[in-house]
Amino acid sequence: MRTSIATVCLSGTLEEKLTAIAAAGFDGVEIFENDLLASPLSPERIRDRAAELGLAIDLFQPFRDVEAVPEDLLARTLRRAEKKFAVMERLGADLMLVCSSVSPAALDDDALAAEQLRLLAERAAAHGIRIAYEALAWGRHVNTYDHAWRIVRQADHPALGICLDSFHILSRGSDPKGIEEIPGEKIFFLQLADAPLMAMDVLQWSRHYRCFPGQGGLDVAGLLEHVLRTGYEGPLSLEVFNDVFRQGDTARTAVDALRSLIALEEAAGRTDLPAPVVPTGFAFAELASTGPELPALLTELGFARTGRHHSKPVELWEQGDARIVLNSGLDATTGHPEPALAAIGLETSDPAASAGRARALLAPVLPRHRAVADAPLDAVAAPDSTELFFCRTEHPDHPSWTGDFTPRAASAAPAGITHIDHVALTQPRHHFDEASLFYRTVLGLRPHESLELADPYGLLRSRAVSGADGSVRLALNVAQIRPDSGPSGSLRQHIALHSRDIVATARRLWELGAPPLPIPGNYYDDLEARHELDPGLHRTLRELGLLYDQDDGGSFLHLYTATVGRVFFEVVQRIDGYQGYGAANAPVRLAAQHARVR
Ligand SMILES: O=C(O)c1ccc(O)c(O)c1
Ligand SMILES: [Mg+2]
Repeated sequence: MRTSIATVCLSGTLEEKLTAIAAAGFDGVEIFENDLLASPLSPERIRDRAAELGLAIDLFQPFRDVEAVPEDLLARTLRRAEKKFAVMERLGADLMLVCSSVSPAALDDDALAAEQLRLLAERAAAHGIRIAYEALAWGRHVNTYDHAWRIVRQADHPALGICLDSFHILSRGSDPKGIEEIPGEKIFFLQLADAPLMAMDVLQWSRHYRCFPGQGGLDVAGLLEHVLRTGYEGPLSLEVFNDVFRQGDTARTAVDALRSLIALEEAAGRTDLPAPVVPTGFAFAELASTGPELPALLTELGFARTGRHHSKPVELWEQGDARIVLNSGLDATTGHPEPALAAIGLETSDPAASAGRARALLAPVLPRHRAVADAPLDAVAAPDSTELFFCRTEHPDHPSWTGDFTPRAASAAPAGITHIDHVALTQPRHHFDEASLFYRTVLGLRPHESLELADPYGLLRSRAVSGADGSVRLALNVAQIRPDSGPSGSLRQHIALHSRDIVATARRLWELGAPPLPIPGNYYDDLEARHELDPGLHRTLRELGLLYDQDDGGSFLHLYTATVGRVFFEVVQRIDGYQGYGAANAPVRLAAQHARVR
């Protein structure tokens, strides 16, 4: 289907917005009037620029406070409309959005509303323009789509139709099934927006928190299916008012926006994308590493240096199925000034298909051979710019990245680590919504609840995404904390390693003189109040500095190492199918990490 986007969704000048919208690959735009008013370009220049970029101007909006005014105000409204029709002719736009009146002057009179909209449509038609009438969720008298449709039907003019906006319909809890009663040709335009579920005034919710479909909690895909059943053939257009996107990188937001529409079309059965190939595990985590700290930390954690890359300054460290790649050649080329997570290898059954899906969803595909290994690896850049490699480790049907490492005799005393449990990535402030959409659509991972965790100097927002069986789990974090609150405070990333016996792992760390992050005694007093733990277990937790959590089925023990550069390790033990990440303990852990660097 044709794709379109309202200029209000993006940051920047009108010129910057049009350029980004075209570059992302949209077919058209809705010109938001404010963007036009603030632009130094004449309507003719804007029309030419859009044409040069291959963009149709699908709609001009909004025209406000039209219907059901007392007779003496009608002449002024029509005069105002004529001025805007003239601008639209210069722009080459032939569809005007009229949103339902919020004016105290508007009367609660459907027959009058229909009569005046009919008059407006007649005037518009004389200019070859059509009117799409939209019910704002906070309209004074008209605030539901079915009410707007009754008025449009009553007005009965070929140049008057309805504009459906998923936010206005779903935010009020209207049943979208009724859309199917509207003939498709009377739906002149469809605007799509999602929003996180929040209990707040609907106007504030709409103006500040809308997001692209799939990023919030509204069933936009379900609504689209009802619309498509009417035979609607117009564009799918995004209209999002969002405080974060207003400040974001224009080109990047435009790509994020189009990705949301591609995924929405897929959900509605309107496109054939390559199916997601859900990763089945972590092949490796690659850290940019200079200096002795990370090798020392890995040794303490029981890892063995098992391989050396045959041509690059890269080492493979292993324990059980956990593989860590230390790359000391990255700082010069990619500008990692300190130890940081550079890449994640994801195990998939078909790396080429994973990459094909990623490409179809506009993920930035990285050139091959930038990999740690020389084996051909397909890779894409995640929203936080971590490189994601699609791997098939040591299967006869595919070259394995491990083949590029020369094995070394390993001599380490393992500490019970079995595999990488999860990896926590730091999202740039403005890319949190983009990140969860990216992982859901590109990799087929399921987003979990979005959490806000208290940090002594701010707030950590965190959202996990995981495969259905939990074999791949990523925590997407944004730290909104005071920048001077410690080194890399807002940029920390971590790798969580699963231990089959975390008590033994913790004792070993103590014996090696590398004890876990110190946890205050107050935490253990509270733990005793919250849970009826076995006294022996409680004593052990306190003694070793282990954190504890429970969910419906199971329990969770975890500990944290020191931070090196931007990176630290967590060791976790999941017992009886515990599914979470110990979020209840995050505030204590974050405070302890600040205390440790002071
Ligand atoms: O917030 C508004 O005023 C507004 C304007 C035009 C729209 O299409 C809309 O959905 C909301
Ligand atoms: Mg709208």
